[in-house]
Amino acid sequence: MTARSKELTGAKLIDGKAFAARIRARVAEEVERIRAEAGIVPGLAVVLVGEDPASQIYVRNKAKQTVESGMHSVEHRLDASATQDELLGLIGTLNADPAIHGILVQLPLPGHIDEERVINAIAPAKDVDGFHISNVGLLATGQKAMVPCTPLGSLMLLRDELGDLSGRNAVVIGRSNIVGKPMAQLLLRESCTVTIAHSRTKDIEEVVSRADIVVAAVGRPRMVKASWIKPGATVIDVGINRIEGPEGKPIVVGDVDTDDVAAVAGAITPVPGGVGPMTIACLLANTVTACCRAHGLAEPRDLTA
Ligand SMILES: Nc1nc2c(c(=O)[nH]1)N[C@@H](CN(C=O)c1ccc(C(=O)N[C@@H](CCC(=O)O)C(=O)O)cc1)CN2
Repeated sequence: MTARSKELTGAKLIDGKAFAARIRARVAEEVERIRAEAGIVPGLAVVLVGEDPASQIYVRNKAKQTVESGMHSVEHRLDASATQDELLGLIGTLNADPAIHGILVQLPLPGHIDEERVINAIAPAKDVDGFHISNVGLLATGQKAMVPCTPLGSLMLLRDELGDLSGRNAVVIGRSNIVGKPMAQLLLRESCTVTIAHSRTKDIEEVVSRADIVVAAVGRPRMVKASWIKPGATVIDVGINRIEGPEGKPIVVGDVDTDDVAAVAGAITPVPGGVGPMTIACLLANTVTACCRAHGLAEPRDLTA
């Protein structure tokens, strides 16, 4: 699979939307292979608690794309006032359901629910988000894990753009459990020299300016500027920030000041249309992987890390 890249004032614009569409097509092929070989249909259950507008859109898109790829899709929507025990009870039911190979609880959860407790209640083999402590440990020790979707999608884009990543200097900006830390683990596994920069990093601009690969995952709109970037570097923007646009309308921007950075970088992912679509495509890929592992079937190597 090759990402088609467009020019943007010097830098190549990495087309994550097109790349994600090709991953979904590969997922659909694998779903058909599994059905033909084993008579099994991979199944994904997505759980949403509450009415967060962005989460509702993501969950709807996940269900739609699951069905489009030929998989079995189940959606559970719980009221914002649902108790932790109700949610844990539902996860228990899904863990025991043989038609379900992947379970995802949409984050963030309402404040009264213990996120860590919920994530760790998901059977590790069905944890297609890769957030369960067992999968975190497996990834950190270089073993076969379920890999979190956003870092997996970012890695696929980087490999496609750069080929072998070994020996490259990579800086991950942000240390979240969902993106920053697993991203750093994946880059380490690719034999990059990895630095994690964060809010307490001294002279962050200088640290980032040494990187051949920059992954920005901080949640601060347009924080990364051209002066931070080594000429020719590849920049992966994981941020999804909603801000007020020029006409007072809300717009989505990343953590990177794309127009500014594009003058210096070699290649850059846009927001929207970069890493975001890869997140859902990789969720589908992880569900196929989970199904193959559950039934002892051959795993599609090109759909995982
Ligand atoms: N359980 C999880 N919860 C959340 C995850 C996750 O991986 N697992 N990630 C995010 C939300 N997310 C998927 O759930 C997600 C975010 C963004 C996109 C996307 O395609 N974004 C578009 C822009 C969309 C917009 O305008 O809002 C893009 O970048 O082109 C997909 C999925 C937090 N929760």
